[in-house]
Parts: sequence; C-alpha cells; structure tokens
Amino acid sequence: MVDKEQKIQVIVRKRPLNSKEISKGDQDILHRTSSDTLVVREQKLKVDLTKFIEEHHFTFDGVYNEDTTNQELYVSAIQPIVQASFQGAKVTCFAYGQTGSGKTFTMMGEGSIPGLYLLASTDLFYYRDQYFRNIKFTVSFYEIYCGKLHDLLNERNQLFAREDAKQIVNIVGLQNKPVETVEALMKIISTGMEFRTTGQTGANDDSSRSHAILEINLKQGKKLVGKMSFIDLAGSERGADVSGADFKTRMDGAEINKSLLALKECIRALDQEKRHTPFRGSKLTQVLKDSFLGNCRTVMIANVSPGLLSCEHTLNTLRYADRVKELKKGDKGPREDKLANALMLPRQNANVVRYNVDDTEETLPPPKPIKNEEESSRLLFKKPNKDDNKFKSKIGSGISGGKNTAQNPYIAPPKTVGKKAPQANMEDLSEKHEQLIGVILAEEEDLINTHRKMIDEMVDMIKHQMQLLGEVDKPGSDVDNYVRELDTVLSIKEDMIKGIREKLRVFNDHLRQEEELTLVFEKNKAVMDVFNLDIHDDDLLQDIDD
Ligand SMILES: Nc1ncnc2c1ncn2[C@@H]1O[C@H](COP(=O)(O)OP(=O)(O)OP(=O)(O)O)[C@@H](O)[C@H]1O
Repeated sequence: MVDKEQKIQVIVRKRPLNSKEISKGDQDILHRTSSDTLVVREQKLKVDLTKFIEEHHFTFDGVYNEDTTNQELYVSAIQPIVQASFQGAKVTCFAYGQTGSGKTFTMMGEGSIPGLYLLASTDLFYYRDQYFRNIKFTVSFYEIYCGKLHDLLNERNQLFAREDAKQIVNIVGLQNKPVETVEALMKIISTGMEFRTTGQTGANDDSSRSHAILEINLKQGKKLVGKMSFIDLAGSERGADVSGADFKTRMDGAEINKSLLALKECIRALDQEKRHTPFRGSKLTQVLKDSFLGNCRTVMIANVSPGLLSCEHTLNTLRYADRVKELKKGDKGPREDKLANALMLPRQNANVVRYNVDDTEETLPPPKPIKNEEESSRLLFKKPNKDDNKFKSKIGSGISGGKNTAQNPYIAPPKTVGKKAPQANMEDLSEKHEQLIGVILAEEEDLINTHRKMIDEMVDMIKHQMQLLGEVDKPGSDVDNYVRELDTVLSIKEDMIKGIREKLRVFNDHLRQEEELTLVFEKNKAVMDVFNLDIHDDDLLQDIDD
C-alpha cells in the first residue's frame, strides 16, 4: 500500500495481453516478482544469431499485476492520500505510458468498470458529507493538445494560461463547474471525454495525443482549500514518433516529448525539494505549477503493456518511472543527467542479467524468435558508410577479383573474373547494374517527393511563424511560449534540411557508382569482343586485370 506520508509515489500497473496480441502470438515478458519489484525478460539475438534473454530488474513503490482491478489499485495506491485534499493538500495522480497501455482504462474505467475518477469522487463526496459539510466542489476538465489548452467543458474552446504578478498561473476563461453529486460530476466528465482530441496514428487509431487534466477543487466560500487532479498523459512514445509524419504531427510530437521531460524534471525538483522547479519547460508543467508547490502528494502510475512486441516502449516507460523513483531516494544526491533526453534515449538500468535461452528452457516460457532469419540478417546488415569511398576507388580493380567491396549493398565485386569466366562476369556486372538503376530510380522518386513535402511544410512553418510573431507583438503576450515554439520550429527545420541533404548525398553517391560501373562494363565488354574474335590471349586479359 502507498505510504501516505511520502510526497511522491511511483507505481507500475501491468495490463493483460489483449486478444489482438494473443492472436499475433505475442507473449508476456513482464513478471511481478514481489509487491514492489518487476522483471522484464527481453529476448535478444547475439551477432551469431543465438538467442539470449536480458533480464531488467526494477523496484518501485508498488507493482500491480494484470489481475489487479481498478478498485484494488485505487484502495491500495490512491485512497490513502485522497483525504489529504481536505487538509489543504494538492493531490495529483498521473497516468503515464505507451499508447494502449491502459491509462484511460485506469483513469476513466470502461463500461461498468469504474476508474479512478469515479472511485476518488465517490470518496471525496463521502468524506465531505461525513466530516466537511462546509466544503463545495467545482470541477474543470481541459486538455493540452499541440501545446495549446482546450476546455473540454466548453466545446474545446482555446484557453490561455497567464502568470499574474504573484506568479500564480491562471487559465483565463476555464470553466469551473460546481458539482453537488457524484453522478453530476461523472456526467460532466463523460461529456468532456467526448471532446477529448484523439489523433490518427499508424500504431493505434484511438491513441491519444493530448494530456487530459481533470481538477476537482475543494472550496470554502471562494477560497481554494484543496485540490485533487488526475492527468491522463498523452502516449509516451508519441514524442519520438516523428518519422514520416507531417509538420503538424511532428510539432505535436516535439511538444509531447518536451512536456514529459519537463514533467520528470519537475517531479525530481519536488522530490529533492529544490528551490527552483522548472515549470516553464512546457505548457503542461506550467499549468500544473500549483501541484508542485507546498503541501502536495503525487502518485505516478506507469502503465505498461505486457507483450514482447511492446518491449522497447515498456522499457522506456519503466526507465522513465525509475528515473523519478531512483532520484527520490535522496541518499545519492542530485545526479548528473548524462543523457539529456532520458525519455527517448533511456539510460541502461544497472540491474541487468543476461543468459542464454538454452540455459533457461526448464524454467522460462520458451522464447519466440524475435525475427525470422531473413529479417535478422537484414537488421545485422551494415549500411554503407564513408568507407565506401574506398570501395568506389576499387571498382576498376574489382574486375580482376578485387578483394573487398562487400560493404556496398548494391555493387558487390564480381566473384570469379579473369581468364576463365568473362561471360559470367559480364552477367554479374549487368545484374549489379540493373539493381543499382532500380535503387537510383526509387531514390529519385523519394527525393523529389521529400523535396515537395518539405516545401509544403516550409510554407506551413512560415505561416506558423507569422502567427507566432503576430501573437508575440500583442501587449501582455506569452513570450515563454513564443521562445519555446520558435525553438521547436527551428529544430524541426534543421532536422528536415539534414534529412534531405543526407538523401541527396546518398543519391549522388549512387549516381557516381553507376557511372563508374558503366565504365567498368564498357571495359569488360571490350574484353568480351576480344573473346568473340576468338583471340584467346591470356596475357591480354592479364593486362586488363592489372
Ligand atoms: N488493466 C486492464 N485490464 C483489462 N483491460 C485493460 C486494462 N488496461 C487496459 N485495458 C484495455 O486495453 C485497451 C487500451 O487501453 P487504454 O485505452 O486505457 O490505453 P491508453 O493508455 O489510454 O491509450 P491512449 O494513449 O491511446 O489513450 C483498452 O481496450 C482497455 O480495455
């Protein structure tokens, strides 16, 4: 059970494998080893393609299995701190995790299964009716989508956060509805949920790209005496999901990434009782500022999917949660965050055990091969690098059986060349040439499409920047927001230019290789013509080889 005296608690909740995962043959790789420990059995392949298992051991304030109900989770982890909101505390509960890991299931519940919103509200009303009759509740429900605030209780109207002279953050125009009963509260929440933004992504069509913030305020007259907040965070992997996405989605991803990193920093600061809390790092932490100051209780629920196919995201979620947890032990003092982006480039957690799959077959479920052979070798395939220049300069000599050009995926050296098999050599060259032409044509199309898309996105970015300038020019504008957004736009632009330049470089390389290959081809053809003239002159071929 959660310790109600601790300011921050980090717990993990594992959901069951769903029918889709079961039908795909996915298997459970998460094992709860005690009430607060968990092992992830990651299946890996060595370079020689033998399988092995890497075990990652984690410890949290609580670990809840797939058979834990929302009710049990609530009683164990949230109920102990709900009462604190009547004693002036700001109680905040975050649901963090990959898309589809069970955040909304935990917060909102599903069908007849109540979630934390309903369970906590029922208790809040119960305590109020029993002991604090002079307290009234109001509720607000809003979301942060693409760095902008939208009121879920007012048709998603856009809202603006302003910091007043006392550095209190106010959300101007946010609906704060009085509620008299649990039923009325739940009706309001359901209406808000309908307005919640969901985006279409490749991974999961229902996946949410917004943070939803539900606040139940405890008021005595006009005075706020306590607060209970639930934050259903956007899918944690969305911050990294930028490949192939359009400008708007990438902006959104960058914002999610930034907000989750800023959240981690704020929780760390709260935990270490630092004087400075970096609220301004994102819109999310800015609007939650109040929840990180003074008398507060925070529970972070790290939701995880159990399947092998989600292993990477699950490890990222656990490492993120572990980072928050580890740093609150306090005994080590503040640690240098070596990987600035601990969300997307997670540090390797120290407690890792490796063993061969064969050693464990008796005790562990048999591992499913991660990749078939073809896929594995594709993954192991080394892409051409700058050393390919060596290859290019060797193309000419390759015809005489040059030693090493195998790093290049498109043109391998002819295997048997020279005196005995000029015909085979020509066929080989011709095949390589055809392959290269195919690659060049595909790259050309890709380059032109990328260029076209880049121009469209540049136009969007210019519009966005004009809008930013328009906003920042207004009196009382949000300069922090301007700086953040400009920074994001510029880094997206930089990435975009880097990406297209890299495509251009590879394309140019292949064009040059094709030219060189044509030359070799011509040269070899001359040899073939000699053969066709029936001049079997070994010395002539030797000369060409040399
Ligand atoms: N503990 C659980 N027990 C049973 N089913 C669960 C549990 N957790 C999640 N599920 C199921 O998994 C699916 C995905 O869960 P959910 O929608 O809550 O994910 P999410 O993390 O909120 O995703 P998103 O970021 O897309 O909102 C749902 O169909 C839900 O019913």
